[in-house]
Amino acid sequence: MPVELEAFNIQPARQATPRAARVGIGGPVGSGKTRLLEQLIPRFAARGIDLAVITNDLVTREDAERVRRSGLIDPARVLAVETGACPHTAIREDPTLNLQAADELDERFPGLQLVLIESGGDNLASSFSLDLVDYWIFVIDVAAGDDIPRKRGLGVVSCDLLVINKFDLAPYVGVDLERMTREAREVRRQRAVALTNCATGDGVDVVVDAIVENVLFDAH
Ligand SMILES: Nc1nc2c(ncn2[C@@H]2O[C@H](COP(=O)(O)OP(=O)(O)OP(=O)(O)O)[C@@H](O)[C@H]2O)c(=O)[nH]1
Repeated sequence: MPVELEAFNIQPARQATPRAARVGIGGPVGSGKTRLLEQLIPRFAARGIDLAVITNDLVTREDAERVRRSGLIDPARVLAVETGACPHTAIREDPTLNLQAADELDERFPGLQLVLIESGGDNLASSFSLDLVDYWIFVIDVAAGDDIPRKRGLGVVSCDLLVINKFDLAPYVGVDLERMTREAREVRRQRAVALTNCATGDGVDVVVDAIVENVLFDAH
């Protein structure tokens, strides 16, 4: 310890652990959040981005187990948060558990660049606290109805990127995709909207590009 500090018994400031970018993925139950995660993980790996994942479930660790078993990522890089009855509380009102999990990943994996945080399935009004994430995505399901954008839920309107997933199902459920996309852009005042088929991966590169451009500036 330098003499001047020793004389006053002052400890040198501890170097803060550098923090990875944190990206939230929210949306209603079954809209395809975990499937999107499973499509994103190999794409970030292919770009050499050092990645970890946090999943939120009501009372189980099912999503975390699914991602761990997928073979797509080192299971140690997947942490589970059990949210109890109210998934949005853990990502908005009191994100302490998710913050602790993200900090733990930063400490465990020096050089970590990105943490993807999947919310538990919730309703259209769920949103992420900006104390927790730098950027967040809301995933909706074409088969759940083309009127979802018109309902102007907080998630749809205020996320950084709206993902309209399961576009492959549009012909089977009588959804006019063009109109649904146009209405989504209107209620979002022309902010980003992406169309995906997370079953095959179609459209997922656009989501990767959006994350890279918005939170991983120099990882092109
Ligand atoms: N046809 C089709 N099926 C999809 C697509 N994306 C997801 N699925 C299927 O939809 C179902 C729900 O997907 P999940 O990824 O588990 O949804 P989730 O939002 O994580 O669900 P919760 O964690 O329960 O909220 C699964 O059977 C997926 O295989 C898609 O783009 N097209």
